[in-house]
Amino acid sequence: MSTLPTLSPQKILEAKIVSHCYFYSANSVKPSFFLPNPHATAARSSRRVKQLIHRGATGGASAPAGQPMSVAHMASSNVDGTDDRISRISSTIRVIPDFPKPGILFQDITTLLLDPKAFKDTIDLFVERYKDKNINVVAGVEARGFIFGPPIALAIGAKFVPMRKPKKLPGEVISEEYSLEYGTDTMEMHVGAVQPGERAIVVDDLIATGGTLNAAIRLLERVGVTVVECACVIELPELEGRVKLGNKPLFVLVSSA
Ligand SMILES: O=P(O)(O)OC[C@H]1O[C@H](OP(=O)(O)OP(=O)(O)O)[C@H](O)[C@@H]1O
Ligand SMILES: Nc1ncnc2[nH]cnc12
Repeated sequence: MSTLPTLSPQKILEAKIVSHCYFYSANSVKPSFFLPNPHATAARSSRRVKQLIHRGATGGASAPAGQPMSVAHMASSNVDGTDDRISRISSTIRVIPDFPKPGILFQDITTLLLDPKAFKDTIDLFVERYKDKNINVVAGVEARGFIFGPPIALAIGAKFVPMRKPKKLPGEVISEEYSLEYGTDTMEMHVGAVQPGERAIVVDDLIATGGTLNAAIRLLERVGVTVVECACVIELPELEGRVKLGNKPLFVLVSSA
């Protein structure tokens, strides 16, 4: 018998575009997350930002001590607010404390992939959103964007374009640097993979600080592609990654605020 590991404290975002207008609904949280959150009341200082990057993993979990994080985020959307696909997806995402380093609660989507219905529902929700939007390009960010992007691309009849870490793509590339918690990284895309005037979505599993998606948008826009929207399974809203996206729309399914 397979056992799904501890459920996450994530809040459910039965949403389409993540706007500034959230509303809340129920969420299921296991007792292991009825724990005090030592970061909950910290001020937002630049030092705090670094803490948050670690804590980003907590999903910004901020329940008062001893209380469950039991309120779900939802944004106004054209996903039916009672759509139980979202709560199922949320419940399959595992949170691993202190991975990859102390203080981080890692949002692990591999447990979502173990549940074929949750995985299919995840893809379906994205496909329902993008199938009639004349999208030519699904750009997926290495590595976890490679899991969700290709099935979306196939279903909507778009090409899949991998956005890779440095020195992985064999052909001529263009590159963009982006900020990480400490230092920078670089994202690359093959020259000729996309054409000016094409319409793209950028797909990843998660937005934290937004640096990764921002780099992907810059790469595509440099060559004249219109980035219609970014699409992620999970958002860590306290990290305010959406700010780095400017006015680019962001669509997420689950918010871990
Ligand atoms: O919004 P950001 O702060 O930029 O972080 C989000 C990115 O971080 C994770 O990838 P990671 O860099 O860990 O790479 P991996 O998928 O190869 O493990 C995640 O899959 C996103 O791509
Ligand atoms: N908390 C987190 N969990 C999983 N992937 C991440 N990427 C950045 N922050 C993350």
